[in-house]
Amino acid sequence: MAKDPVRVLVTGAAGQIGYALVPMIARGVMLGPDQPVILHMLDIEPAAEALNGVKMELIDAAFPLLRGVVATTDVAEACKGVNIAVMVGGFPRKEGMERKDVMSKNVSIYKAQAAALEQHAAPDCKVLVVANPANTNALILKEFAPSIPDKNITCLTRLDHNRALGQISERLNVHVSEVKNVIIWGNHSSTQYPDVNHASVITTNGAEKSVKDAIANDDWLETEFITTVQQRGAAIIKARKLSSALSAASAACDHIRDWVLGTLKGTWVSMGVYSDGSYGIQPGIIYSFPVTCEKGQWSIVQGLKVDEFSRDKMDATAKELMEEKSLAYSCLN
Ligand SMILES: NC(=O)C1=CN([C@@H]2O[C@H](COP(=O)(O)OP(=O)(O)OC[C@H]3O[C@@H](n4cnc5c(N)ncnc54)[C@H](O)[C@@H]3O)[C@@H](O)[C@H]2O)C=CC1
Ligand SMILES: O=C([O-])CC(=O)C(=O)O
Repeated sequence: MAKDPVRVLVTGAAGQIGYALVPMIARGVMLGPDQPVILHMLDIEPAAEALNGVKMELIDAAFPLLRGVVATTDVAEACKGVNIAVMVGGFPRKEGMERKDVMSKNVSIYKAQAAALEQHAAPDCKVLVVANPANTNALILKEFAPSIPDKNITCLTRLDHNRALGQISERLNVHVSEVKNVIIWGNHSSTQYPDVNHASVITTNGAEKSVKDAIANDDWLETEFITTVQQRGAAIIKARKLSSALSAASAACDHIRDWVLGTLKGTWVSMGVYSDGSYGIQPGIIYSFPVTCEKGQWSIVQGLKVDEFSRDKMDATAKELMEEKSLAYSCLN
């Protein structure tokens, strides 16, 4: 029997990531090749014409899984009945703006959109925040959408996770699918901690090895590898003069697909989720942890050994998130 369509909201849909993301969703990359979708696309008034252009292209692409398109600048209409919300829209930092000014704009956007989701989305709606500052935008959304379960509000660190897999695969000259179980801890910012202490790789002779042993260069792993992953977004912006839209869109699909359909056995992924105190990370922030997913629920991987080097880095990125949280709250007053 054909499945009922799932309603997927993409905010900021006329932007760079939105333009890469909506065709992926309509092709089944996010929810599977047998799952029909209805796309809800939201953007702001100045982008209304461009948004309509994206709608025209979606119609012209004649996607078999696409059962409807709502393109609107009305947040209530956009949120009506959505089962999945991918929040890409936000206010970018502009020349001469202070951190606090950018935070203040995004806090008010996420407060308003939280209220609209709370009122109009499906009660079990799963939310993924992509727009920066992603972890803190997600926290504000959680605060102002109290009837959406905490576990349904997440932010994107899968792009950083995939970047870490990519760097290891390039270094070892193996296919990226042979590398697994890297971890991104913390904030989607330059304080994030890409950790390979528990990662493994299938080497060219078919044997599974720890990434640390296969690389055999702790100095590289503790310096260049970490900074390359932390700075990759900035490097892409420098090269393209635009953000990493293709890889961010692909990572957003990976995040939702694994959350809804489950992670592969023996494999974990990184997701920004509301901290429950695991690994000594204080509750009250959205922090990236290693998670496995089953039946539409994520759980934090427990019991991984944390050495002193990792502890310092995990705490530093948590501290930054606490500071972002206070800044965000000060913008609410
Ligand atoms: N978490 C992650 O891994 C990544 C996050 N990002 C972030 O994703 C966001 C989007 O990036 P791009 O698509 O490149 O930016 P963009 O500027 O091309 O698109 C953003 C879109 O959001 C719209 N928008 C602004 N305010 C809105 C509102 N209140 N409601 C709905 N739409 C609104 C804009 O009109 C624009 O169309 C940025 O915040 C960027 O920093 C980018 C790459 C990776
Ligand atoms: O700062 C940005 O917009 C880009 C970004 O988050 C990333 O590529 O990781």
